[in-house]
Amino acid sequence: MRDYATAASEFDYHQTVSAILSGDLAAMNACVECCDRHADTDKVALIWEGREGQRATWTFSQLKDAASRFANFLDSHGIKPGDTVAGLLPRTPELLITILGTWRVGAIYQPLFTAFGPKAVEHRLKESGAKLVVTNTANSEKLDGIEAAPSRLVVGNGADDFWTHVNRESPDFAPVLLDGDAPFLAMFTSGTTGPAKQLHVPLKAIVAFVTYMRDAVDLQPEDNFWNIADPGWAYGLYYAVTGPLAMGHSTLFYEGGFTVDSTCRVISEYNITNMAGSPTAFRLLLASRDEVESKIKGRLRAVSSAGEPLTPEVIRWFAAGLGCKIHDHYGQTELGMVLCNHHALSHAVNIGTAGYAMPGHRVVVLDDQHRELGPGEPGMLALDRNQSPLLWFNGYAGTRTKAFVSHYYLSGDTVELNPDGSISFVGRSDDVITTSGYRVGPFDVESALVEHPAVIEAAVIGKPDPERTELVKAFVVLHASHQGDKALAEQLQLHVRQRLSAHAYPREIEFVSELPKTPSGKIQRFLLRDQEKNAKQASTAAAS
Ligand SMILES: CC(C)(COP(=O)(O)OP(=O)(O)OC[C@H]1O[C@@H](n2cnc3c(N)ncnc32)[C@H](O)[C@@H]1OP(=O)(O)O)[C@@H](O)C(=O)NCCC(=O)NCCSC(=O)CC(=O)O
Repeated sequence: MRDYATAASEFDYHQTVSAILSGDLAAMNACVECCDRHADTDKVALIWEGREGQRATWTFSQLKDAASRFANFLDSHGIKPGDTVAGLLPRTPELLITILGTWRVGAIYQPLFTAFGPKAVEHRLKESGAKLVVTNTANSEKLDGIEAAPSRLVVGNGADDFWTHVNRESPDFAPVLLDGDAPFLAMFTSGTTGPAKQLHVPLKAIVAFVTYMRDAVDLQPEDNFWNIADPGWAYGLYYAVTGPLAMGHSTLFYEGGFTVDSTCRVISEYNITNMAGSPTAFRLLLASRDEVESKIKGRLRAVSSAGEPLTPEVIRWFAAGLGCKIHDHYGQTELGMVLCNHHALSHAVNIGTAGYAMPGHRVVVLDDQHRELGPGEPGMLALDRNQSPLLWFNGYAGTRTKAFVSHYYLSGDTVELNPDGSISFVGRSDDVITTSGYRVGPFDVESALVEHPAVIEAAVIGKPDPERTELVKAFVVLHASHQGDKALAEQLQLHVRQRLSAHAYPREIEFVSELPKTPSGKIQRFLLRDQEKNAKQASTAAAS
């Protein structure tokens, strides 16, 4: 095992790699990194299990062939380097071929989560200016009402199917080489005062993704790896697709939804030894501990967790009940992972913390005046841009949202440095909600609610929850003509699920006569959060 202190001090090495990838010397293509480099043998790249139990494996070489055909399709339809192609697809081989083929022509891939409704899809497509969306028959109608929608290619669309078009094309397409600062992913992340914001990920970020897979996930050639996160988001796209494939390792797409039973079955049937996912999933496994222990004890070697803080109870159960280490990691769409309890670097693991700065990054804690804080004082997690050669984030596209102050990137997360150098997560310093590992913007949910004819206005907060970290809770003011009852609450939930997204709907709705506001009319969400905390404390006190 490599020594953490040595790895973390390799500043010159990381700087050199980063400089080479950004300079004139660079000639990168993400499809080459994630496919061509590993295509000279029969190595498996993708193991797929479909929603109906269908199974298939794809080698790197087969993927290269299909991605090249798709690249020719894109080229013949006028997609040029720097254009954006979106994927609104579940975890299927067609999704991976879309991603790789888009990269091959030097274009930018934009993920669209399949739980999104038309509102979330429309906003993201307008912002990105995507020229083409690849989707399937189940999701295609989400594009129907979009004004000036991009053209679409649909999987399962009879004579006009994805494969009909792709199979017609030649399997030869020379990858377009770009420098390391050229974007290859268009990501969106939720904000607090406005709709989701776009950011571009440059090709050189692949180096940081691979460093994470090697040092923190400890992905070994003999591992069978499964990251359960959906590639519609950063965790899945960076670390279930790009990271493992760039290492020449296979990845597993399990298309079905999450259940304890299916998770145990997949781990057993595919001999999974190295796994990744969000704490909510691991807490759901813990809730069925007897069943899970009887099915998978001793099978896993290393497990990584990110998206929300991992509770110590889960860490202890993994060690005692499953005979396996689970380590907490912290990242953002803007950063990738930057704090890790590394599986492959030797340092003491401080249980309950997000871990130590990933090599190539200098992570600091800042006070309100942007001065660096020492241990024991909560402040804002920030990245020192001058001393983080693997940091690739360069700001949001097309918004005036400020991410940088001086040479720091400000994360919006409140953390605390511990005396041993590890960092503990304390909470968000804004109104962004963390639920089931997803970052949900209150503004997006509020905007969807007020589109319902019964609603005058709404305020949305995260309510602390032992299983999902926070639940999305909405406080809703109704027009006088409507009655705030259970039936209307269910109607509003359905409305948000269908318009915005199935994962971001308010699981709790409270009807109120007014919302707390500043004199200038801004909703004071923190007062609603305090109210929820006080109510919880009062009920705990009454119960004891
Ligand atoms: C922990 C879970 C397995 C729990 O799954 P559950 O299905 O119980 O609950 P959920 O809240 O996710 O789902 C709510 C509803 O959305 C539906 N749903 C979920 N995923 C879906 C998908 N891919 N396509 C279509 N529908 C989907 C579910 O069926 C459910 O519907 P119904 O209610 O009908 O059952 C999952 O939430 C999960 O994988 N979370 C991890 C998220 C993650 O990867 N985070 C890191 C990246 S976030 C990130 O990178 C963003 C950022 O930081 O900016």
